Amino acid sequence: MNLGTRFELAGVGLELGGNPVLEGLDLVVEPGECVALVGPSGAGKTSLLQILSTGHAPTRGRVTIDGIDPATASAEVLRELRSNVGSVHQHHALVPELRALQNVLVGRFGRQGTLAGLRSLYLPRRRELREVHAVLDRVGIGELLYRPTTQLSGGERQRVAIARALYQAPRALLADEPVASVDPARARDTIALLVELARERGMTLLVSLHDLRLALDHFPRLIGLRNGRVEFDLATDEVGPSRFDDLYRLPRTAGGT
Ligand SMILES: Nc1ncnc2c1ncn2[C@@H]1O[C@H](COP(=O)(O)OP(=O)(O)OP(=O)(O)O)[C@@H](O)[C@H]1O
Repeated sequence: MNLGTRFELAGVGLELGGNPVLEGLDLVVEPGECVALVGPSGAGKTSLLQILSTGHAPTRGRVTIDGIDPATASAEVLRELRSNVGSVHQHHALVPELRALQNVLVGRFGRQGTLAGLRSLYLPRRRELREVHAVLDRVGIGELLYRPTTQLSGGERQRVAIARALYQAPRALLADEPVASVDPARARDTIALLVELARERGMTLLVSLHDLRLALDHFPRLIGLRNGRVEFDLATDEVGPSRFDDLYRLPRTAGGT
């Protein structure tokens, strides 16, 4: 059974601080799809992911998540929508004062409410411990359950961040440059893990990436963004090298050719 989320954007534009950031986006991502977002710095990849996670509301057009427009959803429906969309960030966004276990438990705060969340953080039930251990084990670091976050390597922190998103039991996973700060072998491993987890659980996966090789090797669909617009949206085997040359070409400077 497919449990993934469906995202649809129709004529979406976004302005931030008076600057146009995204323009005229028409996109559909079907449940369970794995998509890489590529494009030069400032293209709008983070902003698009923030629209999909309801962090930004579009200035123009309409976004729907599983058919629901977050702009008109009740607080309760919005909370449910947000619980269904997990995020993994480049800088992990872990709480350094907490152990790996507790950082993973934070993943369910959105579903639990504050009081129940705090109770689980300081007095986790045996079932919760088992579940956290299982997700940490799934991402390859089950033995680090009680390790303080400050004593984890960058790669281990990133795995805790992925485990936290999994513990949330989301239907979609959004990852914004999740491998920008790890070495090439770990980057490849982590992207392979994210795609494997998405397929295993039927989650929709969107990952923004600067490494084109990783995008080509692991994702069946690539969306290329430039200057806030979609330059291409293609199956990976239809993306030739010239597409990337166009996507990443530097703007002409005054007096340049
Ligand atoms: N809060 C903000 N206020 C004004 N402009 C912003 C804000 N956040 C982002 N921008 C602008 O929006 C544009 C898109 O930024 P965004 O971070 O989405 O790009 P990106 O493709 O993720 O870039 P990178 O690969 O460098 O992370 C940039 O020109 C950026 O300067």
